[in-house]
Amino acid sequence: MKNKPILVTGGAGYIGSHVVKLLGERGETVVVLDDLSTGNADAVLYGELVVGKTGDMELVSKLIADKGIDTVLHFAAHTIVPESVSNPLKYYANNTCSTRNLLQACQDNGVSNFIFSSTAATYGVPDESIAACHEELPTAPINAYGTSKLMSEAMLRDLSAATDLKHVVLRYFNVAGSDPDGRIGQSTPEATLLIKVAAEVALGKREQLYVYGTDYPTEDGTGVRDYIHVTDLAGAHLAALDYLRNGGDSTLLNCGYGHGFSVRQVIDAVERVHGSAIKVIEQPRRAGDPPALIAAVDKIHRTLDWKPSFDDLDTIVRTSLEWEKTLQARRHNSNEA
Ligand SMILES: NC(=O)c1ccc[n+]([C@@H]2O[C@H](COP(=O)([O-])OP(=O)(O)OC[C@H]3O[C@@H](n4cnc5c(N)ncnc54)[C@H](O)[C@@H]3O)[C@@H](O)[C@H]2O)c1
Ligand SMILES: O=c1ccn([C@@H]2O[C@H](COP(=O)(O)OP(=O)(O)O[C@H]3O[C@H](CO)[C@H](O)[C@H](O)[C@H]3O)[C@@H](O)[C@H]2O)c(=O)[nH]1
Repeated sequence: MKNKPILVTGGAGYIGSHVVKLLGERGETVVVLDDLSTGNADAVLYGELVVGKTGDMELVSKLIADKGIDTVLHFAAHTIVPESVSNPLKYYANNTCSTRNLLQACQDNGVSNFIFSSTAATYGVPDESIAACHEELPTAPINAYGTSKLMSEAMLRDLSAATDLKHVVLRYFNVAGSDPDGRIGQSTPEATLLIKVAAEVALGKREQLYVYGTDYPTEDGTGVRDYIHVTDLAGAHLAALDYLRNGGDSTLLNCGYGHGFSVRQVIDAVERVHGSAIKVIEQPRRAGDPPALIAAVDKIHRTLDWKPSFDDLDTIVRTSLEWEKTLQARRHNSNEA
């Protein structure tokens, strides 16, 4: 029997578009709901794109009912941490209140499965003695972005306890890289994430890379993160979908590789893969950055049938650089036209 259609909110964005691609390649029927605030229509390689907002309960209810949707993958959100500090209500409105409306529409229309994009930012700044963040660690977000996501986790937990809805919360660590076929990638215009910024510096879109902090208690003094390739992360969503369809209980899982790289190691990889040095300027620490953030991954491996294929820093960096070249060529062509 054919599976019912899947609603993917935020499917025109960076991570959502990679998940839509894998779902489409597997023959799933996909409906993307995206307001295109940061996403791009041409990143939606499969399925139907509906332009609209997750907070629009009437639209979402009608969509779920008309299409016979029984599974929702919820990526739509604002994602820029510093902006969430300066404009917190924007984050609570879009990430928390809109998610509440989306969940109401799911409840009203008997949606069975829900997969939610959460973040390691829910852990805040873990104690330095903690080598890897387990899912049971107390949560302590230090910015409105992390809190807005944690509040959505709580709504989902409570709704699943009260109804037949089953969910998987995926707490992503640092997502990077792009589709190895080169068709989609991260297009955020004012990116702040390390590997994206480093790739832009390598290709001359920016002058230099600032290294935020060289006095951390890490091996080389710079911050350490668990970078996961976006295609592996996308694969974890398909595994979570299969888990729920096979009757799995609601659960919460870290998504990472379980080991990390420092800022200096990332810079070395960019220079190695690109073949030339990039200009680097050392800066003081950035407020709110933990020294190291590594995922404990035993639970995801125990729970899902998921095997990463791109657990290699040079591969992550290479696909990021290739995508940056594609964006550069597209900019060049549109300037010429
Ligand atoms: N990129 C990361 O490193 C990272 C890490 C942890 C968690 N996440 C989470 O993953 C999800 C996807 O992030 P991303 O990096 O792909 O960001 P993105 O900005 O590329 O994608 C978000 C998408 O959601 C859409 N959108 C935003 N608000 C909407 C709304 N109210 N209704 C409909 N569409 C809306 C945007 O247009 C965009 O296409 C987010 O929930 C984010 O919090 C991302
Ligand atoms: O230009 C830069 C950008 C980053 N960094 C450093 O690189 C590391 C990674 O920083 P990112 O900005 O790439 O990512 P964060 O770890 O700050 O945060 C990201 O990952 C988190 C989970 O770990 C959340 O999901 C959050 O949404 C997402 O922005 C940090 O040590 C940071 O100080 C620099 O030195 N220079």
